[in-house]
Parts: sequence; C-alpha cells; structure tokens
Amino acid sequence: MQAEPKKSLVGVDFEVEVGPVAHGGHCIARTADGQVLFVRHALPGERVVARVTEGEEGARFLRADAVSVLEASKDRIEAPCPFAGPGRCGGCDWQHAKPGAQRRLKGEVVAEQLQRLAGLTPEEAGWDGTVMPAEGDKLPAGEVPAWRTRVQYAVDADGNAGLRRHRSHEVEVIDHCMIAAPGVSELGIEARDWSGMASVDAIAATGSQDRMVILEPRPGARLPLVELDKPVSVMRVDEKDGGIHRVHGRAFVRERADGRTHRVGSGGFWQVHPMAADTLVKAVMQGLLPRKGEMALDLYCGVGLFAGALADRLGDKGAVLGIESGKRAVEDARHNLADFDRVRIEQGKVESVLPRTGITEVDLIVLDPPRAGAGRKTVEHLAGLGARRIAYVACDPAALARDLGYFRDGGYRVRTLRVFDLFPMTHHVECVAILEPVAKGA
Ligand SMILES: C[S@@+](CC[C@H](N)C(=O)[O-])C[C@H]1O[C@@H](n2cnc3c(N)ncnc32)[C@H](O)[C@@H]1O
Repeated sequence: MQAEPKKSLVGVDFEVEVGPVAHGGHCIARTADGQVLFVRHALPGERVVARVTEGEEGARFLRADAVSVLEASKDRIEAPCPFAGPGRCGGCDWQHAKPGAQRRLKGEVVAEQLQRLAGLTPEEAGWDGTVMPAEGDKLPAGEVPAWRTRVQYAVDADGNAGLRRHRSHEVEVIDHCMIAAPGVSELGIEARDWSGMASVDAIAATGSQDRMVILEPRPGARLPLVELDKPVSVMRVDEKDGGIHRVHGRAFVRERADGRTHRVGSGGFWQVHPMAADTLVKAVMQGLLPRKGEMALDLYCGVGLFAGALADRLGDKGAVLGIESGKRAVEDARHNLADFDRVRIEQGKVESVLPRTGITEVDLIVLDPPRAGAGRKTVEHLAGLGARRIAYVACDPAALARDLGYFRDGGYRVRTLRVFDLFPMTHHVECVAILEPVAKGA
C-alpha cells in the first residue's frame, strides 16, 4: 500500500511565542500541537505570526518566517536595509536586531552548543561569554558596517541584479548592498549593468588596490567590458566544467595580513571581513605562544595564512607543514611561503594526507576546517600527536563543540575560547579555541 503524501503546511500561519535562538540563527517556537518551528526574522521573547516556508504535517520540524510581530522584543529595530525581511534578500538574517543584541545572541548560540555537544560551561571553556568585534573595528554601535569584501550577486534572465532570496534561486532585485565594502560596490551591481550574466562575484582585496570579478555568463552571452581605475581581474565561470578561467588581468588578488602579502586565486578561501585575518592570527598566536624551533601543523591551510604566521615566529629552526585540499590554493600557499625554507605544503584531504606523512609528534597544531568541522577520525589522530597546544578556528559552533568533545576523549581540555563577530548583521560567528593536554593524573 502506498503511503498517503503528507499535507504541506507551506503558507500556513501560526501565532506563537518565540523561544531561544538556535544554531543557524533562527528562533525556536512551538505550534499549539507541539510541532517545532524554526522561525526566521524573530527574536527571543516575541509573539509573532509565523508563516511556514518549509515542512508538512507530522514533520520533525517546520521552517517559518515571522511575517508579523505582535509583541516586539526590546532588541528589535527597523531593519536598516530596505531589502531585508521575510521572503526578501537571503543575505543578512539579523538586520532586525540591535548590534549589541546580535553579539549577545551569537554568544547564547555558542554557549548552548558548547553545553549540549561538549558538556562545557563558558567558565570550563575559559570563555568570559563575550563576543568581540574584529580587531580595530571601531564602528559606533548602531551604524551599519560596510564590511563584506566579497559579495556574490545574482542576475535574473531579464538582467535585473540583486541577491538570492533565502533558500531560493529567485533574485531579490536591489540597487545597493549595505554591508558590501566600498571596493565591492564600485565593482558590483551598484556600478554597472550586468545583463547577460547569471552571477557576479565581486572581490575587493584588503591592503592592496586589487579587485576581481568572477562572471558566470548565461548561455551565449558576451562578457561586458570591466574597467576600473585600479587593477581589476576578470574571471569567467566555464559553462561546461564549472572551472574558473582568467579573461583579463591577474588570476589572483593580493591580500595583506600579519604584515605579509598573500596571493589569493579566484577559487581560494580568504576571510570576507577586512580585519578578520589579522584578528584570527592574533588570537591564534596569543593562544599558542610559539617558541623558536618548534614544529607545527597548519591544517586546512588555504593560501597559508596561519602557516606563514607560524613560520615567522618559529624562526629558522622551526618547521611548518600545511595541508590543503584545493589545488590552486596550494599553489598560492607555496608561492606565499616561498621565503620560508622550512615550510612544506601538501595537497589533499587532511584525513588522508596526514596519516600518510608518518608524523608522530608535533609541538603545535592550527586547524581551521570548513563548516563541517574536522570529525572524530581526524581529531583522534591529532590528539595522538602530543602537541603542547592546539588552536581550533571554527566558523560553525556546533561542529566546534562536537569536535571539542572528541578532543576531550583524546586527553585535551579547552584552555581558552574567544568568540568574534566577524559577520555583522548575520547570525554567523567565528570562534578560536585553544586546547592543551590534560595534565597526567589530573
Ligand atoms: C575555513 S577555510 C580556512 C583557510 C585558511 N586557514 C585561512 O584562514 O585562510 C578551510 C579550508 O579548508 C580547505 N578544505 C576543505 N576540506 C578540506 C579537507 N578535507 N582537507 C584539507 N583541506 C580542506 C578549503 O579548501 C579551505 O581552503
């Protein structure tokens, strides 16, 4: 017998009391029947009308948008961006929260994940519970920061440009993105007509005048001429293989951080807040306190940000091994670190390359994995290398908390945790955890 299809609840409204914020930035609520709702654009303590955007009867949970606020939180503000809100731009999801409240809520999410997945209180994690701005970010509270040094715009078939709506391919047509850095705006949809393109990825480097635009043309469309009064690279996404190819200018931009210049190719990772790289390097180095002559690993090393910072502090007798899966990022890392004799970069996945290196002992480890985290197997391997300190840089607090639990099983404790707001107006948060071995007999 075929099971009856479940009835979709999309478009149905529920009047609900909004509970705490959850991982992912949505708040938790329940329908009168007890079904869990993850409500976007809501704040804890509010009473709202939540309109279901995903889910059916009997589903474990539903997703919804707060389409009307019946009782507002004192943390609520009118979103400064005219394109934010239910069903609109999918970029910033916390425009409706005061800047101070955004940080507090990020802290609540980190604390909840630590408790639930690692059994740690903030005190046990050596964290004072605060969420810090990026180093040197002195913007007055309330002012919308134009921070994003990389924005991927979308263009519809009629040539209207904007940003994608939340979990949708539809384009929210906009004339300006408030959080785009000025260098991005002078290149992006604010500056020219992008008809014929499907997407336009605009990058403005920090510490150099370099600009890059990665264009994905619609079938048969010609690329527009892109001119700027500073070095601009034009790249093209290949329709057939999805590869990124150079059309004009250099195939990279130069980013400055920790006193060095880093070449970052079109597909390579670089932090999108202009002060993020320096902030993270400082937090990692303050936590690790590298000593001359030590041996260190930089895992998920990208173009070599932490490997370079480590090599610089470890001196001529120190050594660093970086591992990164992206082929072009590895080429960039090798270029960026060419001045250091005792730095080696291996290409491949950490989980397969690390065991093959035959390394059985290191002094220091930095790991900065993608959102999924490192996972049990890699953490078990790392915990067996006897490092005196480990710095775990994380963009997903849930993956971090889970992996901290694995590190605890491997004999490591969290010495300090620092939490940074490197993504204002969104729910995203960045953490740096410093671990050390639990003293024998403790
Ligand atoms: C969050 S970025 C960090 C990059 C670098 N640490 C930085 O701060 O600029 C994560 C990096 O890990 C790489 N990556 C993803 N999965 C990987 C894996 N399984 N093994 C090695 N590298 C991986 C990505 O290509 C990306 O460069």
